[in-house]
Amino acid sequence: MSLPLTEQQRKKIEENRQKALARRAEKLLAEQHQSTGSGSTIATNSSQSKQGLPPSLPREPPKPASHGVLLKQQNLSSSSTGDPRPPNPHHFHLGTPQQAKGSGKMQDVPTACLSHGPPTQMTATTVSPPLAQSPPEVHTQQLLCYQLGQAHPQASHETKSTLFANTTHEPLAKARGFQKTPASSFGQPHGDPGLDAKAAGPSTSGQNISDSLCGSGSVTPGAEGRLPRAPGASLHKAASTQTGTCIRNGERFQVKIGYNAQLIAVFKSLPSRNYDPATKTWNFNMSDYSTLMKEVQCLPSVTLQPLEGTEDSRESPSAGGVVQACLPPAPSLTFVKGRCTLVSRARFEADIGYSEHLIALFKQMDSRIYDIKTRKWNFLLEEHNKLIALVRQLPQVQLDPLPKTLTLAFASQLEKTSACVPPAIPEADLSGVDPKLVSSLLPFQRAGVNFAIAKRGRLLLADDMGLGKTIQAICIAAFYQKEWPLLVVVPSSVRFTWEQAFLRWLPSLSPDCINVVVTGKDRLTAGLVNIVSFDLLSKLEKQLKTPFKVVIIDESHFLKNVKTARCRAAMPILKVAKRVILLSGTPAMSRPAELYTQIIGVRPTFFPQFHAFGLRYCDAKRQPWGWDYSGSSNLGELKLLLEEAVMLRRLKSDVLAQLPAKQRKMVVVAPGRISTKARAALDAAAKEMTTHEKTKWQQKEALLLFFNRTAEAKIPCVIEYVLDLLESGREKFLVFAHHKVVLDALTKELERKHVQYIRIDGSTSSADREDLCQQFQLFENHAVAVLSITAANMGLTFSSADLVVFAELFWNPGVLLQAEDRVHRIGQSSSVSIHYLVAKGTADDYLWPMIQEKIKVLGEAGLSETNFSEVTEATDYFHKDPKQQKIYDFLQKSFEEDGSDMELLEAAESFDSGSYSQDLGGTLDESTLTGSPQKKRRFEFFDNFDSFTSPL
Ligand SMILES: Nc1ncnc2c1ncn2[C@@H]1O[C@H](COP(=O)(O)OP(=O)(O)OP(=O)(O)O)[C@@H](O)[C@H]1O
Repeated sequence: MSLPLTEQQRKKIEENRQKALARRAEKLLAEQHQSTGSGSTIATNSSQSKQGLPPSLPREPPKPASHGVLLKQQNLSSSSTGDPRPPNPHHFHLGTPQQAKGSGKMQDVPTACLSHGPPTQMTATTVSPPLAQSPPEVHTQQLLCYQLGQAHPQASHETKSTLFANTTHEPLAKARGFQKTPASSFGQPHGDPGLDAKAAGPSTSGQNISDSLCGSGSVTPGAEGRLPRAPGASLHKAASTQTGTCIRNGERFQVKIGYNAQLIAVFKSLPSRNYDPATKTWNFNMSDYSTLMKEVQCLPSVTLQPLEGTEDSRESPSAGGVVQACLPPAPSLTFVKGRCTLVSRARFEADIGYSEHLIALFKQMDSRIYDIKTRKWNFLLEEHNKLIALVRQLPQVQLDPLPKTLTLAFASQLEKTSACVPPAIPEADLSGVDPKLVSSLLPFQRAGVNFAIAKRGRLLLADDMGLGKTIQAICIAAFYQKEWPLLVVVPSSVRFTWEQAFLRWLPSLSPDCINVVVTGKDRLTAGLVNIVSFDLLSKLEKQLKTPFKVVIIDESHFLKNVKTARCRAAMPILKVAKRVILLSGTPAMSRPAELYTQIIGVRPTFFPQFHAFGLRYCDAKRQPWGWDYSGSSNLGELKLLLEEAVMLRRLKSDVLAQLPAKQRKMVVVAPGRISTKARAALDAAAKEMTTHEKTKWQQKEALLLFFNRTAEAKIPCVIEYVLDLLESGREKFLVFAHHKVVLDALTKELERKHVQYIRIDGSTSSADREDLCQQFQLFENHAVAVLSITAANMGLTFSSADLVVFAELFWNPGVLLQAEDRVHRIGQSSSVSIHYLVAKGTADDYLWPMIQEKIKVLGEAGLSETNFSEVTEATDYFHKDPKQQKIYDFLQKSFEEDGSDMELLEAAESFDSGSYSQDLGGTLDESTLTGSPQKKRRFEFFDNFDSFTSPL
């Protein structure tokens, strides 16, 4: 690879080349003068003009005849020698009315220079350069032509004007069209007396020749004298140079100028040169800028307007100043564009390309920091407004300020930035709230309540699942109890759990005050606390005459899609409510766009248009079909905004020390879902159990039937709950059930929904159990493990999950605890959540208190670390009417009398489930209650007797 030329060598070469060109030009000129008269030239030009040669640009300057002749001939010569470039460059201005008009102006150019001067002056005699840049390689003959064709002042002006009028370089065809643009389009006053006076200067032969050359009987009246010239400007220099502009584009700059061979030679000598065939312009790295400007100073035929704002633009009258003075002011163009983004609570960053002036301005900021990694400058928020105001004075820089939403959210930081992150939140006065509730709050929950009250009761509480969002929400709502009635919108599967939570945490609240909306016929405002599902809300919202002032939305990400009926129903309610408490452990499951409705639910004034939000945070992209908002951008800033003004989120890992190892929760599943037939069957089974005439054995059969009917009745609620969990973004969890019919229904539904799951029940071989367990542990896409309580309660590790759902209860709490420990074991770093689904009006009514009781005993004996009754809602969840008490007593006696579960399970063995109806919620088949032959088909009933009695 050859070494690049030194600057001196390049200069020398260029000088020699210029000298040679000048000599040849002089020679040609002399020959022309000798051989051709001006009259013939005129004729030639006129005729060519009429023959459709490219017309000239507007306000084309006059050309001395001799040079016009010369150029014309050179052009023809170029064309005939196969010049690949369009033959127009020197034809633009030939024979056009405007040339004729402007002809008088050339008198300013010294005659001597025009015809016989040194190269510099010779160039002044010629034509406007082409607008399109020529390809890099140029023939020598062409070089001469172009050399001669440079630097007419008006030509320069045309070039300049065209460039500004068209930010992308216009090709010839456009330039032709452009010539029709009236001179006034550049903002030049018509008939400027000063200009006219200048134009009326001493006449020269050049003028005459030019007049006749341009032939103009078709002069546009009033166009004369429009050539803009600053009084006192050196017309000599202006007349002899070709002017171009440098345009900054990030780290590079582009040169817009007509063709000039010398300049191209300079361009080619710059290491960072790049020729863009699309725009037909050259561009360079900023590192070559000063070299180029220096080189251009040495080219008498070229003037380059320096980049706006650079030193040369102010200090170099010889280079740009003169021509600039002659030209109309350039329209303000934005060459460097960027925006401010927030990088912390205290600082913002200027995300923008390079600009010397901007950097000079940045350096004036007291709080400036240059981040070497990101190569960006950042500043304290209190300097934001000052910086923006200063940047606005730089015409070639556009730095967008932080969006209004951010300046509102961080208003105090913009005024006076505080390094304190975040500011201390005052302790709320909770003296008006039930002491039981207040005293139960864990420290981080108390902090959550303080945060909410500091935000005037409008927030998105996005704590990780199981951290007790319910207790916090109830406490926040209770703080504003004077503004009740309260509306609580929840997934339908947890309506009754919420009712229980209110009863548990606000004992002062009468149960009658709680209205759980169950059907579309119910009233939405019947209670002081009104609990409604999302779906029913959309049916009942029209009932609302007076808006709710306090609203809780559980699982608020259910509102993520603005087009859904639930969202359309909820959003207007949130807009008018005074307090809005949104709860979600997973506010956005896949993309920031999902957060939008929740953000404006809390702060309706934030990002009034989704599009603005989408552009900033969703990497919005225009597609043929519309805008795509599925991406993400500026997430750091979005997080800061949310944390400042909208959301509070703590992860389990943040507060692990405050959490029990297991968080148990009783979920009261919708009893409304149990069909009338199923209820009748359950009642019949319950009755059967307590009929004294029955033998003990028959009673136990009735008991098993009761459990079975319970299982069937719960199926729809269980499925609904599991699907809600999936919709809420729970990624991995276990569902334990006992009856085959429940396990089957669950897996069938998961298949229907294309949810990946594993299933382990009594029919799963030992080898398969291990495999399936490993699959669940290792593969992310296995979302649910459907497990039989008795087949999978031991010997397996599912520590990749931290949530266990018991779809059914089992009378032996020891089995339940073992099942819980499938996730709560070595390898589990999180606190685990256990949800027990309990259905009112079923065997659960008896099983649940019985389990609580038993665990309490185990706890007292040091055999269980937790006491169910202390950690779950509805500690008194138990129907105490005498009939139910009888059933409870019977159950307890059955289990305790027997001393172990074995006898009961034997009873199950003896139960003939062959005739058992698989029709969910169907009527009880009385035949199942009688004459049951022993030891038949036990697996139909209890999924997995073997593993329970003989654990692996
Ligand atoms: N301070 C507390 N004292 C006693 N029990 C608590 C406390 N906080 C939470 N719990 C219990 O922890 C369990 C989980 O609480 P909760 O259901 O409110 O969590 P969550 O954050 O809403 O979880 P998810 O997002 O899964 O719904 C419940 O049984 C609840 O009663």
